[in-house]
Amino acid sequence: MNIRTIGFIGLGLIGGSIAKALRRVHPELQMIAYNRSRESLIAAMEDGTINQATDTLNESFAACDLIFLCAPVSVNIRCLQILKDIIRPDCLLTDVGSVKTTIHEAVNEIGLSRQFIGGHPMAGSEKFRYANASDRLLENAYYILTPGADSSAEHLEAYRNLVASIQAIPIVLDYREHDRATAAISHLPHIIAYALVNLVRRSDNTEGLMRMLAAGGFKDITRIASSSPEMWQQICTENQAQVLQMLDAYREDLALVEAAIRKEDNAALIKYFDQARIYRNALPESYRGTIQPLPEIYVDVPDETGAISVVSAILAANRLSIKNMGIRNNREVQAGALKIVFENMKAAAKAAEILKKYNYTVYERD
Ligand SMILES: NC(=O)C1=CN([C@@H]2O[C@H](COP(=O)(O)OP(=O)(O)OC[C@H]3O[C@@H](n4cnc5c(N)ncnc54)[C@H](O)[C@@H]3O)[C@@H](O)[C@H]2O)C=CC1
Ligand SMILES: O=C(O)C(=O)Cc1ccc(O)cc1
Repeated sequence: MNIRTIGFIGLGLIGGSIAKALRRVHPELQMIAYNRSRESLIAAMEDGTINQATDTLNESFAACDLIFLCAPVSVNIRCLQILKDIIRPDCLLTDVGSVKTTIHEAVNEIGLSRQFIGGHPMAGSEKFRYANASDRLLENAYYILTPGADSSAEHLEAYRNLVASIQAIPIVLDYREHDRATAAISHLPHIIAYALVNLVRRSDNTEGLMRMLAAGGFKDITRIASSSPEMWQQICTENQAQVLQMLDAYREDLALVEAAIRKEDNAALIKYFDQARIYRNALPESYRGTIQPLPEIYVDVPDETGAISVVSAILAANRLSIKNMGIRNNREVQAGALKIVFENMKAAAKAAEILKKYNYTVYERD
């Protein structure tokens, strides 16, 4: 299969990141995009990512060898019916949606199953829209492919090669298995994050004490509550059965914890927390999973003018470039006041070593 022209339906964080990566690796590709808002299309034309933009889903997509559906999941499904009458019979159709069963059912019903292979890059972030897209977002991330019973081996091979060419890691999964796994590791965690933030929002006093104190642990577990509400409403609705099952199972776990606390069953609590801790510590570090934070260190700095400049001057003198830096007003266990973010682990470790030599107290993430 020869892929020369690629179409994008939806050009936000994920569509934009795939298009940008493809533009970098395959500059000869023709790329066309349709998006609801013109803003992304204008930006992508201006930065040279796409060659053609359209704000209606029209005949321009007849030229495509491959089309990525990159809008929210229910929108992708709605677009299939229109695309059916536009695309060529040899065009490979795929999506990047977080839910796979409903789109596979829809392509079967519409008669597009021969041309469709589901896709789901397991990389992303709570930041959405084209403005946050990056040509490196998918690098080293698993990219799940879900062929259907009618998908062709030629299409699968071509898709696999394209994914590998942008340095993502293709893996093939059954679409139902995909939806059960993502309900547990992605969809339920997003619901829990939204719920936790709403609980604190409702429980806070009028002075906003909780909001002021909200620290590391709360922020770590709720980062994803900043994700797109429109996207997550559609994911919950499309993966309804699996999400409800995981919510039930989660409620059972909460009930176990509740009972142990009520009975003051300390042994049960320790066992429960320990099982989770061991499993959590054994999660693989090597792949980027969803988004992996850049390595950071914390440094205790005196509360005086110029203290931060001294730290950055030491790092600059040692040719260590800083990705980000910020004061943390909240000193929890282990966290110093100045957070410094680096490009990679090696730079973070070197910075820690140098600052320790200058007698700074440095905390590194384990
Ligand atoms: N955000 C993430 O981290 C990840 C998201 N996904 C999936 O990728 C897809 C896109 O998500 P993101 O890029 O994050 O969201 P996004 O909000 O950045 O992009 C979605 C794009 O679709 C456009 N859009 C929305 N409704 C539309 C409509 N009715 N017609 C035409 N265009 C429309 C929006 O204008 C936007 O540009 C979703 O299906 C999501 O499940 C997959 C992996 C990771
Ligand atoms: O921000 C994060 O950590 C995410 O989990 C992003 C994400 C959102 C949806 C997906 O289907 C995959 C990844």
